[in-house]
Amino acid sequence: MSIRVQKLFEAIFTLEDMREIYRGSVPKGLDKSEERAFDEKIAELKAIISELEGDTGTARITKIADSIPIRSREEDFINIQPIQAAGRLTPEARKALAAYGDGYSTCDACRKPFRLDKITKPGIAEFHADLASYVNMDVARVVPGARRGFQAVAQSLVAKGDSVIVSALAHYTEFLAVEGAGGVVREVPLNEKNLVTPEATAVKIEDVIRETGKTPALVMMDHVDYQNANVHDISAIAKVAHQYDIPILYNGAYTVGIMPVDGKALGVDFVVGSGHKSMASVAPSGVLAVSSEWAEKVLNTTAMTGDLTKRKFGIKEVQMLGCTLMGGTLLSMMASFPAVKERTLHWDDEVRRSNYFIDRLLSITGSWVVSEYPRKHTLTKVDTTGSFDTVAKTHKRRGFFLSDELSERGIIGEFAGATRTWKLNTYGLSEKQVHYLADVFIEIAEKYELPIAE
Ligand SMILES: Cc1ncc(COP(=O)(O)O)c(C=O)c1O
Repeated sequence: MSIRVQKLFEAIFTLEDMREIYRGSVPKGLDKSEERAFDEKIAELKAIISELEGDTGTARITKIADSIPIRSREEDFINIQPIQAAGRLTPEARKALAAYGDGYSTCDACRKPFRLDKITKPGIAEFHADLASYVNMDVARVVPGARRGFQAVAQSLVAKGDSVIVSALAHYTEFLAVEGAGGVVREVPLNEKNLVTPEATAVKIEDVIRETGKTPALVMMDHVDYQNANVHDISAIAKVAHQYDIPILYNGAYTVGIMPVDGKALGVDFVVGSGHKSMASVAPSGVLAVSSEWAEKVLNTTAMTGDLTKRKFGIKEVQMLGCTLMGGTLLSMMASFPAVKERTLHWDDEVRRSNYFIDRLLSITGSWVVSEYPRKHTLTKVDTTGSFDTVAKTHKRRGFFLSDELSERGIIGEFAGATRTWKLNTYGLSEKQVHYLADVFIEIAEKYELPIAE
């Protein structure tokens, strides 16, 4: 089924909507095969509608949900969407999601001491230990997204008015986590290569101390930034932070789950990862791993007592609000974890394929790479203003022409119409797919007679 028809049906959620479509005529702008697909679907829907007459609401919704086609983007297309690549679910995660979709299904066998990371059936406790060792830290907790990891650390370490050192390319969620704790971010400027250096970090810390009379409470640093996906020297930056006795949080949203991360070797105090960005897991999910030195402070258990009832909830951790991921999110993480661990071992191949593609793109005169080059990551910012965008100027589809040409050849994921300076990600593509992807760009360049270097 074509994307347009699929999109149309994905938009169907109520019986009333279906009735509208059933009554209405075939939408405009479909080609013959799409019209046929539309008619077939309408026939299916008609059958469902007649079967549903008199059903209860729940049964109706379930059946309607059944009638919605499964999204088959990765099966049918090469998807170069920049931020989704490493978050796509494994088949195991899809199964786990179906089996554990009920929110509290994780709690079926929750026994004393009544906390998520202590549950042994399914093996959630073991998974927590595995997660900690995967990033070589002492303790780990699952969290609803990397941002909640930032938040837990900021709330524990940052007091009102405290400064927190971040990169000039820090993700906005780091800003919000600091703001929520009452702190103030101070950004380390980038060098001419768009990198954060240990020297610039030291200068910023000195500036803050001079201006405020107080040492910053925390350094938060992205190993791979979201803008250019450049790789910053975290271990050198961690050394600087520790020279000033400042703990450092490693933001591994673009690393944990795709490349080896060794928190102890990097010398960081906290490692944060994103499940839905890089660990083939359902959103919102992520991991916060902590060194034993900080575990007690960040994972403190509640001391609160009810004033009337004197109730206590002893083992519940304050920053985790007791328990975090339940049901499908956590189980999807667990189900993908063996594949995630295995794929981490092949990061070098991913980077090699990324460079193969970028080299071929660069052979189209006027294209260049905004990110550091050669690439050390699969996410890359490219600039095709001087190549493909020269065609857009005169093409009747203007800036959309490149997306049209790509999707005709089975490539999707770029933001249609926004392909001057843009990001793409080759993560997870096979050797054959990356070769095909590069061939497609060359083929389009040839079609429009753009100069290509040998
Ligand atoms: C560098 C970086 N850090 C953190 C985040 C937030 O991650 P999450 O969505 O898991 O909270 C993102 C997500 O876009 C990101 O790109």
